[in-house]
Amino acid sequence: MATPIISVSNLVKDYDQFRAVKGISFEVYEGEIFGLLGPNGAGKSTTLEIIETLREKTSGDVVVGGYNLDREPDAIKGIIGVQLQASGYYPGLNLLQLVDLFAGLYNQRVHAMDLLRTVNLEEKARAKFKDLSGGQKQRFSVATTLINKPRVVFLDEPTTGLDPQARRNLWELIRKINAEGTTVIITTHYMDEAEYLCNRIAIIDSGEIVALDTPDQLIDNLVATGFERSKEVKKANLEDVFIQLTGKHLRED
Ligand SMILES: Nc1ncnc2c1ncn2[C@@H]1O[C@H](COP(=O)(O)OP(=O)(O)OP(=O)(O)O)[C@@H](O)[C@H]1O
Repeated sequence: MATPIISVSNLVKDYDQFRAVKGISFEVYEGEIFGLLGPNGAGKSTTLEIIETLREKTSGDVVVGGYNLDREPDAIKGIIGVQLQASGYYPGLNLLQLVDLFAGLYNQRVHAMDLLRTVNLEEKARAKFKDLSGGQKQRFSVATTLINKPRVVFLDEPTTGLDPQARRNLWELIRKINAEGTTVIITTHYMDEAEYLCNRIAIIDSGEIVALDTPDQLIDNLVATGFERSKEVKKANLEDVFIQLTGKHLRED
């Protein structure tokens, strides 16, 4: 039996007169990679920010790791890792110094070089954040989510803007973090990414969950309605061609 690490019940968020999240309920199981998908403005970030304790809800219940959001938000903060938007890093510090700074803020003892090795940034340890490539920046921001040894990490569109090599490299990093026991919640606009990474997916549209299941089951449900792709599916796609021609290695390293 899967154990829920996050339970959301009847969550509502109003921005003045506008109801952005309309009473959604879902559970995220311990140890899974859970995808929250939906078009722009569907309410993904609002939902995640509420669970992350960063935004007030209007009503509903949220429990993370057994802690109720209304009563123990600080306990929730202690067991989650949240990817910060890139602009938040002090420009004068190198990566090692940034990790040490965050570790201090979290009151954690962290071996900064080991952490950078985890995300394949050992050779950039003395570089400034602004001098990293897009993929390296994303890997560093994933590393910062791990500093407090969280039980759950939240990744908001972590591969947006990356080239196919860097994207696949980040997928492997996310799988590695998950395989080491961390539950992952991810938002993405890339369906192949969701299909590759996620154990289960919730699709949210206009503030409501319209489907929640494994990627396989969601596809099977659609096929069972008689849906068929108009074009025959080939054994490879254009991304496979790109990777085949340009290699799997990261250009930036
Ligand atoms: N601070 C705010 N004040 C008013 N309305 C807001 C605020 N933040 C978000 N909204 C609105 O709430 C809705 C949901 O926004 P949200 O950012 O949660 O969507 P999203 O699914 O994360 O979208 P995206 O894929 O574009 O990131 C949108 O209509 C948005 O305009």
